[in-house]
Amino acid sequence: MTKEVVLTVSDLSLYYGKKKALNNINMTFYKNEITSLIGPSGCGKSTLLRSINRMNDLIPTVTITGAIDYKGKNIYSPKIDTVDLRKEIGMVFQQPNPFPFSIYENVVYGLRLKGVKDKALLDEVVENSLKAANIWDEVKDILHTSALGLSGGQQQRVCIARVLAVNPEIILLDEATSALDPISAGRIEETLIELRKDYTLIMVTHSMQQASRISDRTAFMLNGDVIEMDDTKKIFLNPEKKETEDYVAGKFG
Ligand SMILES: Nc1ncnc2c1ncn2[C@@H]1O[C@H](COP(=O)(O)OP(=O)(O)OP(=O)(O)O)[C@@H](O)[C@H]1O
Repeated sequence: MTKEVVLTVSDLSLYYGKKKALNNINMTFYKNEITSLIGPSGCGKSTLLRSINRMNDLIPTVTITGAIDYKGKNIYSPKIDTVDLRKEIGMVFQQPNPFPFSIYENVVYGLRLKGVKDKALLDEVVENSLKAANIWDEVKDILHTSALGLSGGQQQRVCIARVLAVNPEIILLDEATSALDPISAGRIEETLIELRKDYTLIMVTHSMQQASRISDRTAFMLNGDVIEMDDTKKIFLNPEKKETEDYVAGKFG
């Protein structure tokens, strides 16, 4: 079965001022897969992830060259509307960041911004998104209470539901479980495996166990380079490059 390409990164380089943080990156991401980005601190994982929905544009000193093709268009083309792009390529952060509103209003936030007022439609999106994020049963009776009253793991699943509510194609996760206890992190991992059926996920993780447990493909990064990207099993059991082998064996990083 041939896999469907969803995103292609071509010759992507990124500078913070004069400092080069990404060095001529070339990568392919496939639909309905989970891809992990691993590598030592400072190697450029988050920078690469943020480049995929143009979050780095918000930093004035950043210069980017190269292209990221998504649905036949370079997302760095001047014609691209970054607000629309970030709905299609949503992001979940390390610290759960619910807004200080009710659970319901957190989930419908993006739809309200778009001017959607139909209560039946909003109710349906809230239920479907919270179900897909694996938290509906826990919150269905408290939808109109503050999301800030939930545990960290529950808040993170509400944040995932908020991303799902605007119907994304790709979900970026930047160490989305690292601030959580192991049980909460495990529930998020189960959620991500379920979400893979309908979405493409790209995640930065410091946990090699997590990358090997849930990702289909893994990219190992070092000093702004992608050293090797392949099936997760290959990266962990039989990598091509010495640097990858040393890193996954825990010899550095
Ligand atoms: N806003 C910024 N301004 C200047 N330099 C930055 C900025 N963000 C990141 N950098 C630098 O770019 C390089 C890559 O950082 P990045 O955060 O992408 O790495 P990372 O692999 O995600 O690290 P970590 O695992 O520690 O989160 C580092 O040298 C970092 O200091």
